Amino acid sequence: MAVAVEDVMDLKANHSAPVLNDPTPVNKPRLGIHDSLGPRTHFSQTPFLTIAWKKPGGVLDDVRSTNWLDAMKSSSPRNVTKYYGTDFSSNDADMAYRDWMLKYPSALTSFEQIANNARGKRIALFLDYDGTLSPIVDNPDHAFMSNAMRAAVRNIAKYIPTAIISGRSREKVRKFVGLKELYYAGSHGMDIMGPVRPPTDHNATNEEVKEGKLYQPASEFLPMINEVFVRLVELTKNIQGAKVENNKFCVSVHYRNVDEKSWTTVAQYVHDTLKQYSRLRLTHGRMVLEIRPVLKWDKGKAVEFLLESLGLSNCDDVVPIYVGDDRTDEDAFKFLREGGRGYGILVSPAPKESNAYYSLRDPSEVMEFINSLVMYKKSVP
Ligand SMILES: O=P(O)(O)OC[C@H]1O[C@H](O[C@H]2O[C@H](CO)[C@@H](O)[C@H](O)[C@H]2O)[C@H](O)[C@@H](O)[C@@H]1O
Repeated sequence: MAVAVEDVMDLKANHSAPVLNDPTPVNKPRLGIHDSLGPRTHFSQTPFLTIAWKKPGGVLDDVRSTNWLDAMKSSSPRNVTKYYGTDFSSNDADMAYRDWMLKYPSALTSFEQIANNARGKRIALFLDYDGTLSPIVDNPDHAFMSNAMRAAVRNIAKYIPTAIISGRSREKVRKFVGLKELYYAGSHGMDIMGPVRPPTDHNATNEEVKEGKLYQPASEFLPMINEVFVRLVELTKNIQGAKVENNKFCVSVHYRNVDEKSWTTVAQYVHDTLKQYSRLRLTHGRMVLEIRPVLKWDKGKAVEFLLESLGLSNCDDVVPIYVGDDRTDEDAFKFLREGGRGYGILVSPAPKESNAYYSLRDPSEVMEFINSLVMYKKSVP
């Protein structure tokens, strides 16, 4: 039986020669989230099958001579046998997942451990949107989160600072989530609305007191991104199923609904466009090619910025938790892992290399985790 698996980026190991990939080494812990307290203490004797994030090649003249197409093909397979091989059964997949969970335990079964490590400390929660709060769907405009999920997020935000960090434009993700009480970072962290400033702060503008402080490190790229958006809409208009999304400081070119035979054409258009803009670069998401500024700014930096704005950085009594499913979330996981700052939780139904500490299978488990946090916060003074 075929097993549905979303967002498997690239199979580093194959069935006959599985490898165990250990991500970035852990630096000296800073906030008492010592590795020995974390989940990565026991490893299986059996190496599990894991998946590496594919690194696309440099910009060459033709997409066929890069590994763009490989990355595109493996960015969101729907069928595990297609990637592991036809002799790979759902039982094998279950075993591989269970084995993988020894390294990335479920944040639900490890909840007590997380809560114990957070006891007496302040928690800050960072949530990705697509694939984390909302299920992945074919039409990006229909990626709605459930009312139950919204209620869970609303509840937790009553107790702890909660931020949404998304690849979408800030306005769009805020509309999807529909909760005023959260902090929002759009465009993979390049568009942040931080906390409101107190009216007593004489340096704050009226807007900062009412709406919050805006931080847009890529603002100079706005005209360029708009130009690229218009160009790509025009180029792809005859490719059935292609969709170009303007995410303000980045452009997403979706190929989820494009016939695989036309993927080369989509990739070639993006590739040719990028060649005209040396200050823009490509990243791969789930069945999406994303164009963004060449800027040292990512979701990890956004978390750092928000912690700082909230007065929660460099505090030994703060435990940031970041929940995300995509490759762009790895920057945030890495930031938290470095120096033992906090916990990354990867949402994935399949084994994947990650800088996260824990895992959750899908958005329904994310909701369960958030609700557990609410219960925990209600139970502690
Ligand atoms: O950082 P995120 O909040 O996870 O946003 C990443 C991208 O998510 C959206 O695309 C993905 O989800 C769509 C809806 O489920 C799906 O159709 C698409 O294939 C996925 O790539 C969003 O549309 C992108 O703009 C975001 O960058």
